[in-house]
Amino acid sequence: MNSKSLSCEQVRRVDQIAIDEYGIPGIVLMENAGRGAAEKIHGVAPPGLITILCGKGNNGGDGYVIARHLELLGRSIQIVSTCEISDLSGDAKTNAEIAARSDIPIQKVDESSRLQLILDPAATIVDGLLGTGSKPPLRGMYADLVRAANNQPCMRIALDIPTGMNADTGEAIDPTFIADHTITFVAPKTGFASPNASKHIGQVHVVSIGVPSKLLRSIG
Ligand SMILES: NC(=O)C1=CN([C@@H]2O[C@H](COP(=O)(O)OP(=O)(O)OC[C@H]3O[C@@H](n4cnc5c(N)ncnc54)[C@H](OP(=O)(O)O)[C@@H]3O)[C@@H](O)[C@H]2O)[C@@H](O)CC1
Ligand SMILES: [K+]
Repeated sequence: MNSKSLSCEQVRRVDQIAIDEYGIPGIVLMENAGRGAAEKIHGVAPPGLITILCGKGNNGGDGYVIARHLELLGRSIQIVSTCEISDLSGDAKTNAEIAARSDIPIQKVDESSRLQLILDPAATIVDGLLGTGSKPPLRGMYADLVRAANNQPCMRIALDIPTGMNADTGEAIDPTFIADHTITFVAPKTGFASPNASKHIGQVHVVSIGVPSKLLRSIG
């Protein structure tokens, strides 16, 4: 586990070296991230429906893994996705297909969806929209979903970074997901220490994705 802050680029390098040089398959890293996050979410989320917002990258992929593990922990789950499974790729697509075959409810939303109505039953909203691949400000459905999520009177949990935030600086252009908890992978991101970030990150939990300490020591 690493408590030293890293930039998004450094964490992305950790992931890539773990895959390319240590031979850890990306899907194993995603499983570790998702399972660790699911356990944290189970520990803090109130009883009731957990709605997981999934984007089209690997942050969304984590969301599909989390759904599977939370269901095993006895929680009610709904996934709200910005795209069809056929628009996903790689490990995110694999995990979305597993979730679909497991009869986990997945609702695709677009500009015509009544987002407030769809999010209304949630006791907890998990933000798996964008992670370290995000380039703020948010576009299209991502901005709409974050606004709708921020309007709900429920617990909000961000995966890796609150969607909309520049995690290197802590800058949070409106709209940025307002989290009660941020479950971040590998290490806290450098921007989390900035006063700009405090309103959006809530309590930060660091989850290991199983990358060896030798690799973590070599970064930064
Ligand atoms: N193997 C690994 O590496 C592991 C990674 N892990 C997880 O993956 C996360 C990183 O995943 P990622 O690289 O796929 O990027 P992610 O942030 O999900 O999305 C990129 C997509 O977002 C889009 N987009 C960008 N900006 C946007 C905007 N402003 N508004 C709207 N859309 C925007 C962009 O679209 P484009 O700009 O290309 O059109 C692209 O399609 C990381 O945070 C962690 O959670 C863990 O599972 C551990 C193993
Ligand atoms: K996120």
